[in-house]
Amino acid sequence: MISTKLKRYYDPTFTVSDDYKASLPDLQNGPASLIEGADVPIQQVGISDFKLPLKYPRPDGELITLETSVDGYVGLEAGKKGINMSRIMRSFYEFQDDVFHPDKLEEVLEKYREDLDSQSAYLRLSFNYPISQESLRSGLEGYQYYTVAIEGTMNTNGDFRSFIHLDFEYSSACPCSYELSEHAREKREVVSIPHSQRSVANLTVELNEEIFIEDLVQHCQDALMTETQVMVKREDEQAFAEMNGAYQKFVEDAARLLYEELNDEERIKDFVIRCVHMESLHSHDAVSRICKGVKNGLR
Ligand SMILES: Nc1nc2c(ncn2[C@@H]2O[C@H](COP(=O)(O)OP(=O)(O)OP(=O)(O)O)[C@@H](O)[C@H]2O)c(=O)[nH]1
Repeated sequence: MISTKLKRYYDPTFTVSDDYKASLPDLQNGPASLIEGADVPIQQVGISDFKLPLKYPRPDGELITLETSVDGYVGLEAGKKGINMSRIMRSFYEFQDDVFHPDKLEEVLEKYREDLDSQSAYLRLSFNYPISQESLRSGLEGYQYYTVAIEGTMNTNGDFRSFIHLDFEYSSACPCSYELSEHAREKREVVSIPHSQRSVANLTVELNEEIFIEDLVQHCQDALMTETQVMVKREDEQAFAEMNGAYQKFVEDAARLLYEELNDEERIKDFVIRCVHMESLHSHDAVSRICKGVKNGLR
């Protein structure tokens, strides 16, 4: 039963005084006795997937503004009930007009540690990054969009690490299927089409120094050669078929080709690559995972 003294209406003229604000319950900063469950540290607590437009640098000096999904977390010590959750977003917004690249995350993470009185912090910015792609033979151009995330971590010692995640889509023509098809043609004059499939390499690279997304994409293109195409006329389709003939690959080959390419890149400290061939022969996928695995790096 609601007390008859309580009013059911919203007062649009009501303003909040300092005294009133001070009287508001502040549960997250309450005593440890309010903690539910084990009174232990929490490694990451914060906000996932808040969105805003952010600026990123292009290699030509231009900036591009992209819708970005942000995950921001801090560590919480034992004995503390909760974090001041809104500060994850409010502190981030202080940087909203800046240009974002992996090293920039260090500043935001420092700010998180300061504003949320926390020892460790984590940040991940996810966005779709467009790069213009030229068709193979017809001279047309179209935008290829790459799923990208830049990630930064800061541990309790204040050590900063930065990462880029990139998904690179390519076609993989099966070398075994090619040989079997040739065999059928030669021995029995039977038309036969080897299978190939849309494939994706999920890269995580830890950086020694800054690298443009364009450079990372170029490494993938140089390693795999058969990136999926945007603009395709008949002459491009034929070129793509020849390209796939020239660069056939098993999922193991894809992983090792990328390893060879990234291993020589000095700006990259460590990497993990997961290649997924979404088989057209099978109803399941063929997968490989390879990592450089330097000491204290990724595994
Ligand atoms: N810690 C915590 N807060 C939550 C959660 N879900 C919602 N919130 C709310 O997040 C709101 C904002 O938190 P604060 O940043 O502490 O807000 P504030 O105390 O007005 O802001 P400051 O002036 O920075 O102290 C609070 O009203 C919380 O109830 C949760 O799971 N954990």
